[in-house]
Amino acid sequence: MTTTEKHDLLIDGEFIPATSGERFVTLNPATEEPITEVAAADKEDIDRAVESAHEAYPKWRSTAPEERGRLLTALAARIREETDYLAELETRDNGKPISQARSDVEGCARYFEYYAGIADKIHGDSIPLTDKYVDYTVREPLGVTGQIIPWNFPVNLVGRTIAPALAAGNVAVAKPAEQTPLSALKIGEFALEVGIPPGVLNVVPGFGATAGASLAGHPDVNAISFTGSVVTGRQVAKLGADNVTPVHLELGGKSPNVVFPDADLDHALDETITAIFATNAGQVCSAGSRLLVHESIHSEFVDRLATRASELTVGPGLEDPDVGPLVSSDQHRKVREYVEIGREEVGDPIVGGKTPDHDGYFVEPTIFDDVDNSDRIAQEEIFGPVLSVIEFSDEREAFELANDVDYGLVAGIFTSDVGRAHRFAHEMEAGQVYINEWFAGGVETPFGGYKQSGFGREKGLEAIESYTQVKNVCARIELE
Ligand SMILES: NC(=O)C1=CN([C@@H]2O[C@H](COP(=O)(O)OP(=O)(O)OC[C@H]3O[C@@H](n4cnc5c(N)ncnc54)[C@H](O)[C@@H]3O)[C@@H](O)[C@H]2O)C=CC1
Ligand code: BAL
Repeated sequence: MTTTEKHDLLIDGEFIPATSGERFVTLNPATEEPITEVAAADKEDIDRAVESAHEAYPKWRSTAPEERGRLLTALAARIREETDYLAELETRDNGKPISQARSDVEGCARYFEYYAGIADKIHGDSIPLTDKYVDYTVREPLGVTGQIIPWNFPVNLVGRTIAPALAAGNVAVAKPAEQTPLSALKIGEFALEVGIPPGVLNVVPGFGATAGASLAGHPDVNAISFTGSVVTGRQVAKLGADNVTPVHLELGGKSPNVVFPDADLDHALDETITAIFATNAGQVCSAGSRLLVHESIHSEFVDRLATRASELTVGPGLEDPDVGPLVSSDQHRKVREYVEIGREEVGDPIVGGKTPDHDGYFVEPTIFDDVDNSDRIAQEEIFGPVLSVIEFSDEREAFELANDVDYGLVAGIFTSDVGRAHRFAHEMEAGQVYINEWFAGGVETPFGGYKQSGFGREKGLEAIESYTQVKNVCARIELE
C-alpha cells in the first residue's frame, strides 16, 4: 500500500490543502510509525466546505430520489470492490484486526445500499380533517448536515451517518477523527468517481477544537451528528444550541452483560469475549464492559472466562489477532490509568493488566473480579479491553445493578427464561437490549442512547427521521 494517496481536504469536488497549510501526522498504532501527513482543516476551511455544500444543496435536493438511490448504490458497489484496500487502510490507521476492518467496510457498503433503497420511499401522510380540508405532510431534507466522526469505527460510521443524510436529499460535511482520517477521504474520492456531484459530500479532517467546533457552531449547518465522548458531546450540543441546530448525540456506554445460570453458558462465554475483548479491543461504545454474573455460577464462569481471555492473541492488526493495539497513545495512557485505578479499588486483575514490552499501543485483555458497582471501573467508560465483574444473587438485584449507571446505551442478558428476558427488556433504561447475543442487530435496527448515552437515533428508518423535517400542508377546499 502506498502513502501517496490524496490526503488533502475534499471540498467542492477537489482535494485541496488547508488554507493555513497545516498538516498533521497519522500513525500506525501497531508500530507507532507515521503513515502519512494529512491536511488539517481550520475554521476557514470549514466555512469553504459548508459554502460548497450549500451551493450543491438545491440541485441534490431536487435530484429525483431514485437517481440519488442509484448513485448511492454505485458508491456501495465501489466500496465493495475496494474492500481489501479499504480494510488494510483502516487497519493501518486504526489498528484493528484486519478481519474486523473488512467487516466494517462491508457494513459501510451495506449502509449505502440500505439507504439507497429508501431514497424513493420517503413520504408524508394525509390527515383526515373535515371534508372542508385537504391536509397532508411532506418529509423534507434539512439542508447542510455535519458529521463529526470518532476513531473507533471510522469507515463504518461514514456509512452510518452519511448514507441516510444523502439519501434524504441533504448534503454533508464530514469531519473524521484526527487519529483516523484516511478511510473517510477515500470514500469521498469514490463518491466523486461514481458521479455524486461536487459539494454533496465534503470531507474535512482536522482537530476537534478547531475543525470540529467550527462545524458544530456553523450558522449555516442545519443538523449535526456527533459520535464520541460525553464531554465533547455536551460541547457540541451547546454549539448547536447557539444556532438552534438539531444535534444527534451518540455517546458512550458502560453496558451491563447479565448472565443467569439458566443460560447456555458456553454461548454466553463466547459472546462475553466478543462483547469486551475481541471487538476493536473493547473500544466500542456498546461494549459489554460490566459483567453481572449470578452467584451460583460466578466462580466457574469467571474461571473459564479468565482462561479464554488469557488465550486471546494480541498483536498487529494486519496479522489478524483477536485483539489489536489501541488507537493512540492517549487512549493507551487512559486505559492503563484505569487498570491502575482498578488495582487500587479491587486489587490485581485475575488476568491481564500488563502492557507488552514493545512498540505499539497494546493492552492485554484484563479482568477485575469482585468489583463493586459503585467503583470507578464499574461506572466510567474505559474504552479498552478491561472487564469489571460484579456478582448478583437474584433477578431484582441484577436488574437494579444493570440500570445503576449514568449511561444507557445497551443492556444484554443471557438466559433461557423467555419471561425473564422480556422483563429485562421492559425494565432496562437503554436504547438497545440484546437477548442471548451481544452486538445483535444490523443496519436496519435503530441505535442510540438513553440517559448520558445521548439522544436521537441512527440506523434503520429512524435515521431518516433524524435527517428530515416534517411540513404540514392544510388546504381549505370548501368555502362556506
Ligand atoms: N461513543 C463512541 O463511539 C466513542 C466514545 N469515545 C469516548 O471518548 C473518549 C475520548 O476519546 P476522544 O477521541 O477524545 O473523543 P472526542 O469525543 O473528543 O472525539 C470524537 C470526535 O469529536 C471531535 N471533537 C473533539 N472535540 C471537539 C469539539 N470541541 N467540537 C467538535 N468536535 C470535537 C474529534 O475531533 C473527533 O472527531 C474515549 O476514551 C471514549 O471513552 C471516543 C470515541 C468514540
Ligand atoms: N492513526 C492512529 C494513531 C494516531 O495517529 O494518533
